[in-house]
Amino acid sequence: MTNDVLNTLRHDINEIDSDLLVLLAKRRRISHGVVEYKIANNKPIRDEARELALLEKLIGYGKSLGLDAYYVNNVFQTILEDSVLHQQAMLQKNLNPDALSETHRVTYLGGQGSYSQLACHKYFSRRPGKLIEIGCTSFDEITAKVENGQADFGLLPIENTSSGSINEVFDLLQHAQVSIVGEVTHSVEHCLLANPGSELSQLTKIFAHPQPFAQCSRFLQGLGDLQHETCDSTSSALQSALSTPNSAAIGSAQAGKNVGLEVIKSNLANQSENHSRFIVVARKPLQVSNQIPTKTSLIMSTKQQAGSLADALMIFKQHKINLVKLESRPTPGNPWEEVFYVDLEANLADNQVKTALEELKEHTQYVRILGCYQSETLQAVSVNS
Ligand SMILES: C=C(O[C@@H]1C=C(C(=O)O)C=C[C@H]1O)C(=O)O
Repeated sequence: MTNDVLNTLRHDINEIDSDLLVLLAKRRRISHGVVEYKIANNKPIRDEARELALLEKLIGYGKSLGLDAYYVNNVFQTILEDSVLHQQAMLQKNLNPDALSETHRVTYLGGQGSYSQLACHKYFSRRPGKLIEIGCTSFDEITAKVENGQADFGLLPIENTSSGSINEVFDLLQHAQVSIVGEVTHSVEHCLLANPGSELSQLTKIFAHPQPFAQCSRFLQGLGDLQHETCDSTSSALQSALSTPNSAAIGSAQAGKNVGLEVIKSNLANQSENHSRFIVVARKPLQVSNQIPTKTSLIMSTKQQAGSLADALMIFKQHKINLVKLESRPTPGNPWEEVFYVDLEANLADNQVKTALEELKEHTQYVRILGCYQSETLQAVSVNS
């Protein structure tokens, strides 16, 4: 095959890809129209039966075109997730027009290329407006700037599929005067990044934030006794790697490219599916529509007697409220007393939930609602193909 033939084929592929993007943008615009119908008719945004019928039809049609079911399913699950999350964000904006203004001042950890920045871009890509990014060097700074009005929102990583819960953030939530108003999950693909021409065998030092170190512990053990230097954020790790000979940083391929570092090894995380969940905090709570899947987060401390945690949790069972997370942390100042963090699939505006939370007070010493927010961890419909 000549170069000319290759160029022609690539030109054709480019055109098809552009056409696909035009169609995807058109599909998204049309699905925005569906939100108006759902608002006017008080219908849930998500329609799983419609999604299932759509996927089955597309998989069947795909087969007739020689495209396998797995491929078609994956492509369209991504499209559906985008469509549903966009519609949910539009509904929320409609319900909270003043709180979700045209400018979003957002604090997050690190600067250019930090995983928090990528998650921030993902979250606000569905919430049109001017984004003013405020990179911070600690979780405390992130919430302090929200508390004192220098920022409208703050983004905090709360858990990761490889390293588990981020305790520092759970502890911060015990006293920060902020409300959880949203969440976003982001897939984190850790790479070893170094100055161009570097080789793995020449490295003597690795820079990273403690989280990437924890999430890539197995890979790092295999490298032997290289020096590990912890940094405030992935962005500062990248800067240190840039200026230190024979060193590397752990970060995303894109972040490395932005600052001129090359990927010398990819897929470093202990789990191949390495995702982080971030919470979005604001000074005041937002209302959440009953037309979208909702989470409520709270902290509670139970009475110091046998069975008190079980009694408290039974209330959720009795009111048919699904508990999706339970985490315990020591109470500051009372070393052997625990405070429990609970995530519920629940909307505070729901009477059943209000009653359950009233009953919970009777079985606990202390309850504080951390926030009620739109759930962005969508369960994909499953198709039998
Ligand atoms: C667009 C709609 O809303 C949601 C998104 C869908 C889509 O993008 O195709 C399908 C079903 C709903 O979960 C709809 O109900 O048709």
